[in-house]
Amino acid sequence: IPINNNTFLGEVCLHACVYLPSVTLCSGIGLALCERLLTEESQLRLCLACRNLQRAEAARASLLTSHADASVDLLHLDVGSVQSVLAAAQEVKARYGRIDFLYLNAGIMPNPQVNVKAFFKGLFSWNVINMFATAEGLLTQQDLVNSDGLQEVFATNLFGHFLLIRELEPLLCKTDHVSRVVWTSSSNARRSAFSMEDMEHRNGTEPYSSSKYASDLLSLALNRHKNSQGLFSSVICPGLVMTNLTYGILPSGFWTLIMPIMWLIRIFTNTFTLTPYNGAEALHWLFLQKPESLDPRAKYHSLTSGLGTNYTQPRQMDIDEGTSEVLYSKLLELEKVVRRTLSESNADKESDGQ
Ligand SMILES: NC(=O)C1=CN([C@@H]2O[C@H](COP(=O)(O)OP(=O)(O)OC[C@H]3O[C@@H](n4cnc5c(N)ncnc54)[C@H](OP(=O)(O)O)[C@@H]3O)[C@@H](O)[C@H]2O)C=CC1
Ligand SMILES: CC(C)CCC[C@@H](C)[C@H]1CC[C@H]2C3=C(CC[C@]12C)[C@@]1(C)CCC(=O)C[C@@H]1CC3
Repeated sequence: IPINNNTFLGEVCLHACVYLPSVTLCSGIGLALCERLLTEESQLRLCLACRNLQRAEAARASLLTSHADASVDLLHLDVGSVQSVLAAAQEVKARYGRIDFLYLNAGIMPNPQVNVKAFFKGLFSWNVINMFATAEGLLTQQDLVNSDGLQEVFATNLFGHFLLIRELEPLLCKTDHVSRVVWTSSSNARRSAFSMEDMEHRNGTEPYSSSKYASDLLSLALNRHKNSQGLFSSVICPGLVMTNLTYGILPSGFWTLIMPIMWLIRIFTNTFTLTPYNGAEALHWLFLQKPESLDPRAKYHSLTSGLGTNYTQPRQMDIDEGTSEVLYSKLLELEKVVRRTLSESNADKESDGQ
């Protein structure tokens, strides 16, 4: 499907709601991206990979309302579960011959707590704009261990996506075809929240920031290892967007009440994109770019000016090759461990059943 002179697209799969053929889009930024992509090119083949098929059906129905002829497939995927990722990848390999775009959108921030004292302190400091843009020092979360024995935030925001890419390599790494993966990172990603000795963030209180910083590192490593095989990775930040994720931080009624203040803050920080449509700006922009023209060290930010104009701006990430390489090796090691554990537990189940 020729999109413009530079872009040629066949299939798009969204994870937790627009992948190509990867990742998550039942609501929020993912669903807004699907809408925008179909408006751009109605002939795309989208695959929405979602953990909740009822919500996925609703997302599909809403897309078909505005784009009646669109081709929208659904795939069950819980990116936080190793078994589900492996099964979903098998299904993708059976269904599709190639993947053009894999949007890695799924993300969680469980049990967020706002540090009210730090907020008021920051409000009267020179750092106030940075505080609103990055939430530095404002947010903590309580994480749990999942059924694979992994920290839930790490498993969902990073490792599940990594495993999916690994499983889909036959479709993503084709020498005669360029494929793209796009990570939805955050301005909240911070080097100081991440520790290589504790990459799952078992011991800290900022697993979200840690997982997003790890995705920035991993994208750099993927480019180094996979560009020669036709796979290109990019990172975006959608800005602060009103979605289920932010409604988990403060109640939606409160956000509605302070909306005029948020619009006012937007005059000082263009990172308050606020709507899923605006937040999807950089994801949509990347869709139209040639991968060779992109900077592997840049995070592409969706920004909205005080007057409501959307644009995308690259900003250098605080990452280095050495650290990204170490993380990549550690993820490959962990992959071996989880695969071994899973096959042992499947063998146990089989022998119990006999
Ligand atoms: N909102 C914001 O201000 C910002 C958001 N982001 C990032 O943007 C991305 C999208 O978030 P946003 O749209 O805001 O929030 P939403 O909560 O609306 O969307 C998150 C999506 O991820 C899906 N998801 C979560 N866990 C899993 C899982 N285990 N398996 C499959 N899908 C899963 C959710 O599915 P379900 O519908 O089933 O819950 C949902 O569709 C996230 O990665 C988030 O970290 C980054 C910066 C700012
Ligand atoms: C009166 C209000 C303007 C007070 C709002 C204060 C905070 C709740 C918010 C200020 C900066 C926000 C922010 C996020 C969440 C809400 C804030 C902390 C994110 C962490 C949400 C998820 C991300 O990935 C990045 C966001 C950065 C900014």
